[in-house]
Amino acid sequence: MIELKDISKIYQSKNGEITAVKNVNLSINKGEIFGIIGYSGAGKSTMIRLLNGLEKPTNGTVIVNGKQISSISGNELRNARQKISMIFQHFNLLWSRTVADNIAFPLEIAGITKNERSKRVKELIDLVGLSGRENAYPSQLSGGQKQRVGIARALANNPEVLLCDEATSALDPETTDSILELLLDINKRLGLTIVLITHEMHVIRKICNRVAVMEAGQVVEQGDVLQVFQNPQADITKNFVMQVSGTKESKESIEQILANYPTGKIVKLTFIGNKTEQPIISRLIKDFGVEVNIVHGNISQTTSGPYGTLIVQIDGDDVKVNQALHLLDQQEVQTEVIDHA
Ligand SMILES: Nc1ncnc2c1ncn2[C@@H]1O[C@H](COP(=O)(O)OP(=O)(O)OP(=O)(O)O)[C@@H](O)[C@H]1O
Repeated sequence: MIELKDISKIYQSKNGEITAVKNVNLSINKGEIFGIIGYSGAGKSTMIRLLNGLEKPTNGTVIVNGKQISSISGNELRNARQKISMIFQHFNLLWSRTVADNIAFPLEIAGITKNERSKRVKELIDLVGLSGRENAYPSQLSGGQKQRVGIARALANNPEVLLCDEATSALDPETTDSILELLLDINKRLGLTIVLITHEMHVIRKICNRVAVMEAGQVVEQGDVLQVFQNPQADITKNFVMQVSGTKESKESIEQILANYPTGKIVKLTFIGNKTEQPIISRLIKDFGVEVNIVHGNISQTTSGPYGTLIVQIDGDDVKVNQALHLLDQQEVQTEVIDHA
C-alpha cells in the first residue's frame, strides 16, 4: 500500500544543509496500523509530509495507494491526496463552524450535494460517537471530542490512508486511550491503513501492528510491535520500551536489593503471548529450590498479545541458579542477567 524507497530529504538553510530524512526504506501493508516513533527532530513530520506529497524527497520514491506521490503534481497530486487523509495534534478545526459543518467541509469541496452531505455527516457523527453534539462549536468541546471531529472530517471522503500527526499528544492519558480505541475500531471496521507518528511508546503498544524507530533522520529499527518490545536492538528503542515497561525506575530497586541481598543474580525476564500466564516463578522455586525475589514486574497488552517484563533476584546454589535460567530459556522466556550480586 505504501512504499518508501531509499528516501532522503535535505533542506537548505542559512547554516547549510540539514538532512531531515536519510536513506529510508519502508513498506506498509494495506489495512495495517504502522507507527513511526522518534524524539523531537528525528524526522517524523518530514516523513508524514513526504507521504502526503506536501514535500518532495531529495532522493528516492514514495508510492501510496499505487500512485508515485513523489513525482506527481497539480491535479494528479490533488486527486491522489483525496485518498490520503490526515489528523493533527491541534485538531485544525474551523472555529466558526459547528461540528456538523466542520465534517461537511471536505464534502462541500468534493462537490457532494446537500442531501448526500447531510446523510454522510450523520453517519460520520455516529461512527465517532458525537451524536447530540452536531450543533456545538469546537470551543464548546473537550479535546477528545475535538479530535473525534477531526477524525470524522478526515474520513468524510472515504480515504484509503489515514495519517496521524501526534494525534493524541495534546490529550490526557484517558482521552488518549479513547481516541486510540476509536482509531483501532475504524481500522478494523473500514480496513483503513493508518500511519501514525508519535514520541510515545504507549501509543505504539496500544494500537500498532508494526513500528519503525527513527533517530537523526534514519530508521534505526523496524518490526512487529511485540518482537520489538521483546527484543529491542538499538539503544533508542530500548529507551522507548522502558517508557512502557517501567524498568528505568527499577534501577533504584536493583541497587536497593543488591545492598540488602548481596548474593545471587539479578535477571530481567521478558515474555510474550501466553507465556505471561504460566506459573514460571513457582516452577523455579519448586524444581530447583532457588529463592526468587521479585524486584519489578509489568505486563502490557499489545494488539498482538501480552508482553511482560519481570526483574527478579534468583539466589541459591550456582548450579541450580544456572539450571533455573536454562529452564526459562526452554520456556522461551528471554533472560538477561543484568547484575551479579
Ligand atoms: N522546512 C524546513 N527547513 C529546514 N529544516 C527543516 C525543515 N523542516 C524540518 N527541518 C529540520 O529537519 C529535522 C527533522 O525535523 P522534523 O520536524 O521532521 O522532526 P520531528 O521528528 O517531526 O520533530 P518534532 O516532533 O519536533 O516535530 C530537524 O532538524 C528540523 O529542524
